[in-house]
Amino acid sequence: MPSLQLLHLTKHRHNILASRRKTLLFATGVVLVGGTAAYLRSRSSNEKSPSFNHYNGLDNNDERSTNLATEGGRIKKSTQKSGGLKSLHALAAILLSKMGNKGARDLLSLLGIVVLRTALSNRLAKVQGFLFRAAFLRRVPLFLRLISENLLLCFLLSTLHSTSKYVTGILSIHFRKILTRLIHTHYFKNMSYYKISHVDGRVTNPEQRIASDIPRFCSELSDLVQDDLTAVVDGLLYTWRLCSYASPKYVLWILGYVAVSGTLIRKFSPPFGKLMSKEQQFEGEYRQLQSRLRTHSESIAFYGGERREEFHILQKFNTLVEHLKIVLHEHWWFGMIQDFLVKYFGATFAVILIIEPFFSGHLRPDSSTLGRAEMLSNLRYHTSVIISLFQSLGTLSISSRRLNRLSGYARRIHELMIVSRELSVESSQPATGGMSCFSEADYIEFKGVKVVTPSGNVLVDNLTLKVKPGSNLLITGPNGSGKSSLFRVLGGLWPLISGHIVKPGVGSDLNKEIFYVPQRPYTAVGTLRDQLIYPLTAHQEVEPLTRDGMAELLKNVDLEYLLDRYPPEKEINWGEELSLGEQQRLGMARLFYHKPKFAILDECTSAVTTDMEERFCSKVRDMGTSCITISHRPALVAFHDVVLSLDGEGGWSVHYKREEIPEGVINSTRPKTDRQSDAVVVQQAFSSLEKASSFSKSDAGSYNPRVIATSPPAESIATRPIVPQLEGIPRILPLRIAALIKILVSLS
Ligand SMILES: Nc1ncnc2c1ncn2[C@@H]1O[C@H](COP(=O)(O)OP(=O)(O)OP(=O)(O)O)[C@@H](O)[C@H]1O
Repeated sequence: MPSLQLLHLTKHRHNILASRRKTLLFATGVVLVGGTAAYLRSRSSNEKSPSFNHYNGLDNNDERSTNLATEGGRIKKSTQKSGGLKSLHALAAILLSKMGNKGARDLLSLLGIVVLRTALSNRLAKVQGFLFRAAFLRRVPLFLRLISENLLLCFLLSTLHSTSKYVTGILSIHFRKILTRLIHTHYFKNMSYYKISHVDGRVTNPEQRIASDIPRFCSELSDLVQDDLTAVVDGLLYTWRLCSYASPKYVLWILGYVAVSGTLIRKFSPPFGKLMSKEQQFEGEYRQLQSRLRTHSESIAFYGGERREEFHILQKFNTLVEHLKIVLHEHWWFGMIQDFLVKYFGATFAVILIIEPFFSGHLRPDSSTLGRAEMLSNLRYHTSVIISLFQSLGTLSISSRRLNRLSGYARRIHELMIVSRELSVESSQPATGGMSCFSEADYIEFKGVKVVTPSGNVLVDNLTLKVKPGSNLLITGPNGSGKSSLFRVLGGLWPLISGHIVKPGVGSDLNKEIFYVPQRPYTAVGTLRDQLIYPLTAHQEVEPLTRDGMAELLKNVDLEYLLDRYPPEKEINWGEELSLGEQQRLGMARLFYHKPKFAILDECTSAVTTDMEERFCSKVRDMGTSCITISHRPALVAFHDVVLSLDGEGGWSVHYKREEIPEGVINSTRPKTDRQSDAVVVQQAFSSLEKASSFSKSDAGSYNPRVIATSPPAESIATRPIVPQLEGIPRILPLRIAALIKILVSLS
């Protein structure tokens, strides 16, 4: 009966085993089919996915050109990979050359820690082998001594592990400092930060690249350096150990296995670098929309535009999420192959290599107790050596995948570096070549200057005009006619396509001689004093601005009350606390602090009262500063000697006030367009209602010089009481009212 039961049980176990094997086979089949399907799907989605095709900037061009050929996909992949690797190579060279003593010390410390850690790990493996032997032989004192050594080694290893992480972190920060400073050097030079986003267009989200890509790149790079250093040191030590106590054939087997699996992994590896680069781009775009919402939250709230904004932000978020899903999917199927080859199949292979010398090699034990105990000890140590060697060679073999991922960041960072370096180089030649485009004098002069937008529209053509110190220029023209753009070219923000510009302070900061007060007021975060001395910092001031000095400056623009309202040393977000008009006044007060030779007032008084505007113009003149004013307000004609009118299509005309009026210079002979008609309306608004007896030759110009000639001298306006409208100015006021009515009629 017992034998029958045994038979029955054996049969039962066979059945169970057979059914388990079937289940296992079935599960393997499902996983294989599922994995293959996932792989094929991911390949086809890579080819079809629209999100893969809206790379902008440099990548777009690459893609468009390479997609043409049937072999395009392969060529593209290799071009992108090599492009990313080139960038990685360039960044690594920069880091190495700029690492200095500190970086070299960190690297050497890391190497020292890694060597020590490997030596201690090796010792720990041996001690654990001895522990097995002592336990098998029941040698308690030896066992206790080995346990103590084991504990000590574990403590040292954990300390070293933590220290190596710390040094890696320090190295990462050091790399970050190098790259950030290098980019900043070019980014803040020659207004590259402006040109990148407003003129050039090759690089999107520079802030994302500086604030997010660089730290990630540095952190992953220093981790890679640490891991690969460890792998190399482990690999060398364990190869030597294995060769010394066993045979080199085990090393060759492991190398062979790792080489084959590494090649397979590389073959299947998705373009992780490209995916990473794109992920960062989408992250940047999404973050930019969020910060845009915060910046314009008040306007959006007034419009009630939150649905529209939410929709827009969600659209970007969904694009990002879709991309993240693709990335996750790629990681999933690839992880499956990689884990199988590196971990599980590798472990099975390792087990064969671990056991083999104990069956057939010279580690085969004899049958004595001591022999068995030795075998246990050797087995433990040999296992550790084989596993460590597998791990280290495995780590080295997947380095290419990590490098591939790193190259995604490297490509974005390097691109920004190249573009900002290019833009930071100050060109002394016009874009079309020819003579030097800027020269220095104590006046401003445009000679045959052409103003062209970054998208290629000609706004002003062949402008020739001189503004002497002491004279004041008013610039008029319809919206978008290029008034501000003229000063973008003067300030070097936009390139000078052709012509020559003479200005004071060439090669120095624009604001020293020519101070620009923009239409959109800018308030830096800081104290009230910081606002007044901007862009200087406290330690750049020649003479520190006192409280009385501040009061005087603020009095010029009726803002003295700010001194009572805000403690002098308190940092305020002025952009959020002050009204638009107050911010504009604060910007105007800065001008009185800097006392430049020329002040460019770009509709900087559009949000302040007319009275304030006129007092401001008068005070600036009294200070000895020449005003170049961009304005739509005809009342300001009184403060200027020359008026430049632009039509936005290249045409322009100049009118002088008190000198003998020369023939107007008009360079446009084209038929009148809607935009030029618009320009005429604006010019007429600045002139009287009478038909212009302009000196202009052009049909675009119709300025009435008599209006300028008969406008009251600025001094008389400056001395007027605070409510100038109530003060009768017999001739000019009706003209002004008429001009204003005309503007309103033309705008309605
Ligand atoms: N970064 C840019 N890229 C392309 N076009 C631009 C850029 N900046 C400005 N422009 C275009 O240049 C033209 C002139 O702009 P500008 O700011 O000089 O006008 P403006 O005469 O000062 O107008 P407004 O009276 O409204 O202030 C506009 O049509 C504008 O769209």
